[in-house]
Amino acid sequence: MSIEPDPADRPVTLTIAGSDSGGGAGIQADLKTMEAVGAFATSAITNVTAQNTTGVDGVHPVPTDAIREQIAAVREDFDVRAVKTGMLGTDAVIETVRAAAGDCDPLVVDPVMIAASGDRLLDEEAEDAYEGLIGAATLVTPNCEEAHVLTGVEVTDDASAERAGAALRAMGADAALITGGHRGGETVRDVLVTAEGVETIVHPRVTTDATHGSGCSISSAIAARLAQGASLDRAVRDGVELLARAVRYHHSGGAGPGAVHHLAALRNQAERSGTVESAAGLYGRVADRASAALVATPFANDQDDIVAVGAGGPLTDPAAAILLGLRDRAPGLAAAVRVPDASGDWPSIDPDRSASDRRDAARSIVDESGQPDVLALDEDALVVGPDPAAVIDRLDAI
Ligand SMILES: Cc1ncc(CO)c(N)n1
Repeated sequence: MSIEPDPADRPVTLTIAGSDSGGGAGIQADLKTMEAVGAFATSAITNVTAQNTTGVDGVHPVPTDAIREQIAAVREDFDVRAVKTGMLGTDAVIETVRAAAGDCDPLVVDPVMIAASGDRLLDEEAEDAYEGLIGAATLVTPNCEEAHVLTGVEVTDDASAERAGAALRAMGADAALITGGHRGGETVRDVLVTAEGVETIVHPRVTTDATHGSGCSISSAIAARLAQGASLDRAVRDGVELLARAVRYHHSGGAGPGAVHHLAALRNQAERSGTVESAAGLYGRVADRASAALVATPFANDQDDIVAVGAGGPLTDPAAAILLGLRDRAPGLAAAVRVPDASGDWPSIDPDRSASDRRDAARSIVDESGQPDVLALDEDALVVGPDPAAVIDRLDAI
């Protein structure tokens, strides 16, 4: 009897990039991200770096023959559905990759120049060599500094990002995504410039320096989605969403800035059914007193990640926003129940208050009360603990 293959269709992707011994960026980030999105990821290693969270101690280019051989071995055998390039390092490597993979379509070019630690990953003389590879790209994904080096346009706002994107298109790239993580501001603004026009994707900024591997991950996620047949616009939006969660749940293991969590979205999906069970179990314990139980998935990032079981009703969305805010500051606070106040009335809610405002207010509560295991917002609150760990009552209190 034959065994049928995995029913999930896993298109093959290829990353051509450098190895990061620290595991957060480079080939390691690319393989993890592509697989997390659902691709079968292959690789061609261009450079071996000795690197950790504090910096890059050594860079060892792989001989160009060996790079060519790796790319040929993968392309000869597999139906490669998308390719991405990361750290190339020297003009000889850039030219080798252009010759060996410039005809690949789609081709996502992440023009890696500097590590999050500030160390250079591209020879200064090689900056001009990028033009040929960019000319072959479906999408080029520079951050602001890389866009500046490649185009001469200093990227400080949406308009200058758009100009830099247009300049990259003039070099022959079909599209450019100027990532906005390095620009200041309350929100991150990624600017996508295509033949159809300009689109700005805005998302809340996570205040952290643990962004090692962010450029590698977003370009790999986009390549994997393109390999699955997503449109460029869809692939970019999905990449941005994956990265937002990966930054939110970064890993801080070393002495320097931590790395993004490449698998956060996948882990979150995997734990969703367990979260539904937890919410149902919690509701079963409190149904006589509460109208709903809410539980956040372990890698929750927005309201879709809050599972609500029970009668629902108008207070459920505010409670979900509050629960997200609690978790932003105290990861153990993952569950909430909705109960009426002491006189049996449901708290009033301000319909004009936005979800982000409620989330901010909930963060402040934890900031002011330390890192509680159980949070009762006032005396009337129903306290259930230690698991579930959060109790929300009197939504009008916050
Ligand atoms: C190998 C490698 N590629 C890319 C980056 C960009 O962060 C890095 N630090 N290391």
